[in-house]
Amino acid sequence: MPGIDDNNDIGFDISDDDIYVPIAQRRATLLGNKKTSENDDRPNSSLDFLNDDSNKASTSSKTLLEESQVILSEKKTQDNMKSDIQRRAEEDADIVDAHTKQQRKLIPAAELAHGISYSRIMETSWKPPEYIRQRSSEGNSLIRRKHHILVEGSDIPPPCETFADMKLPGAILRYLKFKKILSPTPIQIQGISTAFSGRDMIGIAFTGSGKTLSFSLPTLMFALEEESKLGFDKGEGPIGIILCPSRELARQTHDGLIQMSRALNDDGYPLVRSLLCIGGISMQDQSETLQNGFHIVVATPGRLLDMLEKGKITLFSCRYLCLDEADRMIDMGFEEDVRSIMSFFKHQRQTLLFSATMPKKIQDFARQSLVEPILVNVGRAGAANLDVLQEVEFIEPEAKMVYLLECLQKTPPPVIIFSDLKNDVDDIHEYLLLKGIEAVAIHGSKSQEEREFAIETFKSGRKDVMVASGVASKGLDFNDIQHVINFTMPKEIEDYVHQIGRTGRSGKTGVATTFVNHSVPEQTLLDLKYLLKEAKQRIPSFLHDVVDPFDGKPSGCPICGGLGHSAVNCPKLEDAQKRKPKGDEIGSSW
Ligand SMILES: Nc1ncnc2c1ncn2[C@@H]1O[C@H](COP(=O)(O)OP(=O)(O)OP(=O)(O)O)[C@@H](O)[C@H]1O
Repeated sequence: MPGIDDNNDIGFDISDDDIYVPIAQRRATLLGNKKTSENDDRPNSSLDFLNDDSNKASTSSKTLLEESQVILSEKKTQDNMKSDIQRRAEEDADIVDAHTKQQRKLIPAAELAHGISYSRIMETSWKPPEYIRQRSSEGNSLIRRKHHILVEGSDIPPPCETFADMKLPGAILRYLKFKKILSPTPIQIQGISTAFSGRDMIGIAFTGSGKTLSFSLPTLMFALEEESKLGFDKGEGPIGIILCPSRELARQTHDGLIQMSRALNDDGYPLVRSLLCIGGISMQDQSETLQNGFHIVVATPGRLLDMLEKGKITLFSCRYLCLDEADRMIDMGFEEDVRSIMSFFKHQRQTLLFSATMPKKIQDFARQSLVEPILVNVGRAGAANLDVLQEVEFIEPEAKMVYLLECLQKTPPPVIIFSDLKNDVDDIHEYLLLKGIEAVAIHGSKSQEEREFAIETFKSGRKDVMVASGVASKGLDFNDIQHVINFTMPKEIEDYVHQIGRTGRSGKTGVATTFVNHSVPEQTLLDLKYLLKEAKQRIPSFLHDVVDPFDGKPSGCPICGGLGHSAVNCPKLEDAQKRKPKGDEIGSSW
């Protein structure tokens, strides 16, 4: 049993492998033995899941009878000593285990079948400036602490606090300046140098914190380097793949890449071509890119897999894989597709994985498919963006529509209104149009053209309000949203965090108003209460009365990161069990 010797403070010479020690205690002991990072003073380490070794117990000199008596009395004492928290941790661990066993691992079948495992770190020509290379590890730690960046892993590249230190071409620096992106956000400070150094990475940061640039900029620069060395011909490529959970998110990332690539091209660099590969658009539209060869594919998993299977895209030269919103991708049932896509790789790749939470499945993936990854974590996985002022109001269902109008006065446009129900989205949209408000609506039953029209007119400022179903908005980056109104409180707190995260982006502040009433489950209210508390927001009086089984000390759900429940009653798990994996893209699942 792992670590039992170190944990035996009762004085017996206990050595039997079957001695019962609560899981929470075992985990704590194991974690205590495996601190590898510079955050060693912290109580536990998220990357410890990457180590599977167990300490072996020592041999015993007692008779079997003596041992069994010791074991029994020990077990009894331990059982009595088990606190509620330990019991809950055990339950959670069992549930997470069972949940994971039901699902297949997210590693490519071909690599599994051929026993391929990569151990080399990818080599790159990038080096930080000399003064940064000379910086002591204490100096690096100090900078990380200043930006609240937690890192784990070995030989962690130094943080770069300016874009110039990242040695980006002048054209990119000017482009970023033009976009008012003047200094890197914390995830970029550590994430970009990590990616440039060729290291596999798991990036965790709150909504709107600039994750997209952390993987798209390195992918673009790697592609540029390859193109400069050896131009890409017809039918060649891609060098890198960016996988996104939704069409809209893919389109947005693709647009960003194109803009940066044009800025480089205008400055005399070769053109880096990017292909958008999503459902609902015809590849004919991109025939020129397809014909000329392309360096980067930004795709949703279903569509890319289809293209790979038909042989329209090959991965002979592909060396970079970015998984944006990996947890969402798995939630949406794309893991099978992602695994199949990875089977098409012919070489070792560098993998950059971004996720808001770290469910077991992603931990398994990181352990099996990433090579000595570096974890870059800014804030608790699943925490809300602190730049959002969160207001929660108790509104009876019949009063919601009228109150909505009042609520719209809180800030100038643009405003997003969310509801989980498509009917609500349509009703609200209709009501706002009747009241003369320039509004658009977006949900899964709308056609691709309707969705694109809604996004385009809202983004360009021609419409003031967008009414949307939750899933429609995931990861979308609209400029300067002033106010997010949750007409219904999402059942899963993660969705709430994503929805309010549409405002308060790029360091600006925003407001989020959420309507709750008796129809919201107590558990969701408790999740909400803890989230507000964590973000130091005002907690309305009706939330004070919610029954709290954790007595103010939540341990956090290991599945979704919600603070107001454990795995036993995780709504996300419940939902996952109800749902079957989806075959195609987001359009079918909204
Ligand atoms: N360093 C920066 N300074 C200012 N603005 C930035 C910076 N980096 C990115 N941005 C802008 O911030 C916005 C949010 O960035 P991005 O979409 O990458 O966030 P995200 O972390 O991916 O959010 P989400 O998880 O919600 O998708 C974008 O408009 C982007 O242009």
